[in-house]
Amino acid sequence: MAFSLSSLGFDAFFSDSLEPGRTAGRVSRVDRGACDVLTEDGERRIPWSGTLTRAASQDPVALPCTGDWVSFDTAVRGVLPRRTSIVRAGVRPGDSRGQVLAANVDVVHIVEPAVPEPDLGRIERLLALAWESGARPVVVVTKADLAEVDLDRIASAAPGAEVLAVSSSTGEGLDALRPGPGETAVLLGRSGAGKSTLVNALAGGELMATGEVREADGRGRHTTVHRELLLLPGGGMVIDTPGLRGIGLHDADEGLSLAFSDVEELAEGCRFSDCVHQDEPGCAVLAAVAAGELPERRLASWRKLRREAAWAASRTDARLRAERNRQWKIIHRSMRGRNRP
Ligand SMILES: Nc1nc2c(ncn2[C@@H]2O[C@H](COP(=O)(O)OP(=O)(O)OP(=O)(O)O)[C@@H](O)[C@H]2O)c(=O)[nH]1
Ligand SMILES: [Zn+2]
Repeated sequence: MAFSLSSLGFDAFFSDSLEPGRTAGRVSRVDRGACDVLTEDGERRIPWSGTLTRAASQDPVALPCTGDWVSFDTAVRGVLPRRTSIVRAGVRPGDSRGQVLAANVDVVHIVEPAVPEPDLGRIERLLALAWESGARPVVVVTKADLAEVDLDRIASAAPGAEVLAVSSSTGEGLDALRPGPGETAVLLGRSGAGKSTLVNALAGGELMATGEVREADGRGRHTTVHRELLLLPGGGMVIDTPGLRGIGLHDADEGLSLAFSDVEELAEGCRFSDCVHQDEPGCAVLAAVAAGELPERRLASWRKLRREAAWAASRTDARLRAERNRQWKIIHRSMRGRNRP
């Protein structure tokens, strides 16, 4: 099956950075050393070029990820600049670099089940990640057939984001989260939140799993849909991700400001511009907590996520410093060499 690139979301933003003579395609799935790419000639498995592999060993963010637009010929040559990207903190211990979960998504669905009671802290963390990505966040409370959903409680933890209750069992609310033609949504949420069931419900039994195309090359149908870009009837696309445990924040300053815009707004009334709302006199945020206008829980959550983001940033800086030192040593060494008689 061939794809028109524009129906997959390709536009001038991407084509402007495509080198002459190269072809563009959209990554539907990534494996070690190769990706499945949706192209005008159908879905193809294309290996990474050596240059790309080397660049990625320096910085994993340079690796192609699901949703990326890549340029290729016989190999994937490069990743076109991302319009949006969801970046979590590195997963390996001691790794201060980020890991891209999905790229070029328009909407981030933060999936949280109605049962047990939605975890506001987890929603806030994922909202920071989503806002930081540049895409539009929507909080999707699944399994609404199992319990009454208190939308106001959730909305209080999600200023500026839409909050929807849905049920994959009854179909309630599903139409509101269907991505439009050429649009891409990604689902983020813990294991068991109901993401895969939601994807199947949106597909309505017509799921165009990229694996179906693969039957043509005799490798059989792939049932793993995790972190795969899927085409939905109606022309939208959705990226499912595996249940994420303990997702860490990477670069999340902007994302946190947006996720906690209510706190930031209150903070403008603090006496000190660098107030951390701990015990400072004239703190407008603490006053709002005392007056019952801002939940204490939310301030604690803001503090915790800010600390985490600051820690991640300091580690990134340390890495950049180390890298700069290394560069200097190389320069000095080569200068010494040149001065030798
Ligand atoms: N009653 C009810 N159950 C649901 C609904 N959606 C999902 N479930 C159930 O919740 C369980 C988990 O759903 P999954 O779709 O596998 O969850 P997931 O988020 O994809 O989980 P991972 O793949 O581990 O990340 C399954 O037993 C589903 O049948 C719903 O709308 N209503
Ligand atoms: Zn303050």
